[in-house]
Amino acid sequence: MKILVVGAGAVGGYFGGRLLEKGEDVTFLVRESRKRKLEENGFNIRSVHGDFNANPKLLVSGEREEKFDVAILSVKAYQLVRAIEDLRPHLAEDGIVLPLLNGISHIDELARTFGKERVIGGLCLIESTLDNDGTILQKSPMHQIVYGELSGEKTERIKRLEASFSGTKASFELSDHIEREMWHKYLFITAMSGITSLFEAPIGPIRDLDSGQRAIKALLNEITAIMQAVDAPIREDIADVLFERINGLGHAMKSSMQRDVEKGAPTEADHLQGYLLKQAHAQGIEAPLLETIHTKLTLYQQARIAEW
Ligand SMILES: NC(=O)C1=CN([C@@H]2O[C@H](COP(=O)(O)OP(=O)(O)OC[C@H]3O[C@@H](n4cnc5c(N)ncnc54)[C@H](OP(=O)(O)O)[C@@H]3O)[C@@H](O)[C@H]2O)C=CC1
Ligand SMILES: CC(C)(CO)C(=O)C(=O)O
Repeated sequence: MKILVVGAGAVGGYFGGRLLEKGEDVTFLVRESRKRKLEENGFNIRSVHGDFNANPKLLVSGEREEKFDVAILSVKAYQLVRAIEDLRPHLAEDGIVLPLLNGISHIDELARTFGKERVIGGLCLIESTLDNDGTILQKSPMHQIVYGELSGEKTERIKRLEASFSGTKASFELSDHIEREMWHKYLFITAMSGITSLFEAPIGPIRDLDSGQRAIKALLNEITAIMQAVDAPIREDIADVLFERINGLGHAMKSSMQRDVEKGAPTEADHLQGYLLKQAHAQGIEAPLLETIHTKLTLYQQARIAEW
């Protein structure tokens, strides 16, 4: 399959690089500034699973007529509108989009442009970032993509994708209930990024405090109630399961949103916390902790825009 990775950033660069390393036909859709950096410094992954350096095929949208069978979408949520426009001319008529963004509302946005039948579900579990040279840094054991048809079916095209993904150094897991898994990841990351951004600390020191434990639990319960009110396909005991998972995370673990705030970069707060708050308001549900977190992140965003 001809694979186009949209966004050679921390996530797309890592997983696209691993597919390239295995010998798959991978091209990265990039913008001019990332292209320049990759041409100057090369494409480099530094990882606990082994480094990888390459000279991958790069494509800037529209510069040549080339179509792809699968687009792995790995941009930030606030870059989605432009990325969709840039991808549009390069997706084959029967091509599929596999998004790896955190959150859920991008699925509807993608379906509006490409049609629901061309969108499959996906998520990733990884802690990666770019350094100043644009090198992809991946520092902890997890490096997994979970993907599947939103219907859960094992279609011919998903079997083809499975064949392309198999034998890669990173883990690619085919799921027959990807929609539920995406909601669970959404719940996890909204709580994890929310609580670490609120307290400006890694997860360990927060959960060492009784009050930190109570805050994590309260936030998980608020988000779960909103998801249940919109009939999200989540497990009944998911808040307890995720509370245990958060308690088992590495003491120093941070969320990518928190790292973005530390860098003074924009965040995905509207896509994650903001979207859920809109649902809460529409359903008449109170979510004071989630609202406090979103307010803090909105103020942060306004301050950084004002500084520019
Ligand atoms: N990093 C992590 O550890 C994890 C991230 N995620 C999620 O994955 C998603 C991606 O995050 P992450 O990889 O960290 O983000 P990055 O900012 O590292 O990467 C995004 C990349 O997309 C590129 N891009 C943006 N718009 C376009 C476009 N129109 N055409 C081509 N390239 C484009 C950016 O390039 P440019 O230089 O041009 O801006 C950038 O390189 C997010 O939703 C995040 O929440 C999920 C799990 C873990
Ligand atoms: C918590 C983590 C690292 C898990 O993949 C994540 O999704 C993120 O920070 O965006």
